[in-house]
Amino acid sequence: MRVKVCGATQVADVELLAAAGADFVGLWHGVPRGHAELSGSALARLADAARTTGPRPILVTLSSDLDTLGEALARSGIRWVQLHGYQQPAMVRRLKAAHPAVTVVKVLHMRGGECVERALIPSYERAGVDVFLLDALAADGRIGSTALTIEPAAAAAIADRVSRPVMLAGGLTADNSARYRSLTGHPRFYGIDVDSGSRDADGRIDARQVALIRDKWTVVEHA
Ligand SMILES: O=C(O)c1ccccc1N[C@@H]1O[C@H](COP(=O)(O)O)[C@@H](O)[C@H]1O
Repeated sequence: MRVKVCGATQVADVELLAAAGADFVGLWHGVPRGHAELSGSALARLADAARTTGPRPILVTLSSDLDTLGEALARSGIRWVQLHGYQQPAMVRRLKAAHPAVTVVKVLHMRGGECVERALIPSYERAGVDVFLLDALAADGRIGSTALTIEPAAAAAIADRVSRPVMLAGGLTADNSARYRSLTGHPRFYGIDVDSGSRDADGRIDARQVALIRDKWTVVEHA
């Protein structure tokens, strides 16, 4: 079970995540108007802090632009990219061709128990996606931090269908781990991705919440 916490904006967030036992830290670049969007220099600084303290940095982006991503990867030294949004399989293929050492996490959006990109899954796999991440899509099409959760059976159906490891996102907290007991036991289940649920009332990443999430989800995985 891996725990990724998304949206760090300061070196102190990264240090806190390292101490709380997070495996990955999501760093936003190419998320226009995003609450955790980082400039190229901030991205490089936080990626450096992550490498020094422990959690693996993941570049989280809505972008499909290979020049933007290539520059960010070169400057930050990041080796994992989370394509959050509607990047096409052809874009994944070009990204992998240009950066073969990069691990590509492709988000699949779930709405009403269905995966919006279901028909594209084989093409994504052929294009070189390494890990799929399931996230909830709002009825009005909003993506990311929608406060919605994914139906466990729907997530398990996608895990059955793909041949890559699967991560779960979408409104995850320390309190809803038990709901996903069947999914966490799935052979392709890889870990969770949390943003809102890791924050305090002021919207800051909170060490206590992260440690609680880590403990609760690890327990449920082994139940
Ligand atoms: O939150 C956003 O607005 C967002 C925008 C663009 C890409 C990703 C975004 N959020 C990500 O959504 C998942 C789930 O978050 P939550 O735990 O449901 O709040 C996570 O990766 C966020 O960073």
